Amino acid sequence: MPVVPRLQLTGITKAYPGVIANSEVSLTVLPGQTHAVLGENGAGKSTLMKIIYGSIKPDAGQVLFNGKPVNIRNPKEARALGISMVFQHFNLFDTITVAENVWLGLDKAQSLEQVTASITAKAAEYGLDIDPSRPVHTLSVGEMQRVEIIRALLTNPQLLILDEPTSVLTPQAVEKLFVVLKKLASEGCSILYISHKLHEIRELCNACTVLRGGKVTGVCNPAEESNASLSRLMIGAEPPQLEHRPQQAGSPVLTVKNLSLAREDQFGVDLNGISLTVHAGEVVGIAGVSGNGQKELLYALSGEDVRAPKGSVTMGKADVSSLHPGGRRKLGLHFVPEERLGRGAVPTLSLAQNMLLTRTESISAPKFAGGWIRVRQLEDHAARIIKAFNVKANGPTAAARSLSGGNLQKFIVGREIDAAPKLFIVSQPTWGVDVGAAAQIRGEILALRDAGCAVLVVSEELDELFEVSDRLHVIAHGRLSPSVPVAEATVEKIGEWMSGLWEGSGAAAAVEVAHG
Ligand SMILES: Nc1ncnc2c1ncn2[C@@H]1O[C@H](COP(=O)(O)OP(=O)(O)OP(=O)(O)O)[C@@H](O)[C@H]1O
Repeated sequence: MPVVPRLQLTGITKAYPGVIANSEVSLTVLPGQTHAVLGENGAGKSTLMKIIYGSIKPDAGQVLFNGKPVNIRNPKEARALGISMVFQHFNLFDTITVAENVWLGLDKAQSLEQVTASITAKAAEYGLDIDPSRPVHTLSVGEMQRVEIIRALLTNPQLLILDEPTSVLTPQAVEKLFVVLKKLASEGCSILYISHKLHEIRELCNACTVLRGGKVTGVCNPAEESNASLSRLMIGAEPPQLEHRPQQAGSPVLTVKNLSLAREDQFGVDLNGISLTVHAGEVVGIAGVSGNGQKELLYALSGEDVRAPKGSVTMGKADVSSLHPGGRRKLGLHFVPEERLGRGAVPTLSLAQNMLLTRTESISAPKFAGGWIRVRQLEDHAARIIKAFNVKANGPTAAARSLSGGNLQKFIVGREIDAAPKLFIVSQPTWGVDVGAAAQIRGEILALRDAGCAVLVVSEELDELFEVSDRLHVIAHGRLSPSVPVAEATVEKIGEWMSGLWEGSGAAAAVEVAHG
């Protein structure tokens, strides 16, 4: 007897103004299959997953679940059928415990004690180490994701959807996640897995549907493909190789001297004696697991936090320690924050209006014309960035929130690079962007450096840092390691430093004492 597919989509179509996000999409997922959905930014992956999970209604098409036609009107109905989804951004309340968070999402017929017991049982069954009584703010991102996964598993899903689950995880946490997913699949649960990381897809998935421009362009078994062939299926080409030419660094552009800052946010990290220099024409990378002081350091460097003591942050010869972001921008600093929506862009405003957050060329000089915005010029400027950075958007008047995650990232990075900064500081430059766009952004970072810009890149992706940086630091527990030239750095050494263990670090001393 032929196997009844767990999920079968036929002719799924969803249009937004100016774009068909899904066009006649068909997709079949078998029981126990781990099925990747692959596609460049804006290909329609998230839209399709949200349709399956009932949070978006398709314009046309049919969904069969275990062979029966279903009309999933909302996530509650999806969960009742046995479909669960773990989103890229966690939906947890910081101030309450793990168990209380899970309890909130459940039917209140169960007591908190019963929920706690089921969390402990599920955690033990899948080797997911978690203490239900811990407040969520004390957890690392990897642990928070475990909570989301346990929450999904408690609904006993037959189909689990994961949207870019590894973008915030350390390599060790990714390995742990894969063990759990492989066990789930071996028990018959089907998994839909979205990721831009091709090696993960090849390791984990035994089927793959490729989307391009909202249409299915291929179905394959990723285990039988190479990174290059998957890349060709997805973007029609292989990402270009980067050329990292040796270059003599110039004079210091950013100098941070012994910067210590107490945390402002009770869940934040204290910065402790941070010193670093970025010269003209060099890329300095900062590696580290998020939550180790990156956020606090970037606030102090961008000017969003102006508490830095006098003389601790300088740009060229100017002491900028207490200068606000606008003042630092005038000196040539351009900054791309990690949070795209909210800090990098205002979701409800158009892309053209979002230019004004950091680019003021289209505002007429107040003394001549009262500071009016030249709308046409602003839109033309946004349109140039859209074109230069291959941003998929319905023109400069499209709202920022209508863009797919990766495309908004390309726009924001493009807006800042286009300013030809003297100092460029970027956090997670290729977060959520596809392989082609990631190569493009890294190429632009190197081109900036070759043009004499001083670049500071903060990233959790070691591969990326090794590709673009000239020198590397590691941040751990609010302290910064010494820098090493990339040519002398190894993944093992940097990995070790990521737990705070470098020569001369307080943590190393503490470990030595502990080992007696
Ligand atoms: N609410 C919306 N309004 C208008 N257009 C939208 C909306 N949501 C998505 N789109 C458009 O639909 C297309 C598909 O977007 P989707 O988020 O599904 O892509 P994706 O493949 O998940 O991309 P990424 O890898 O960047 O996350 C994009 O062109 C996007 O701009």
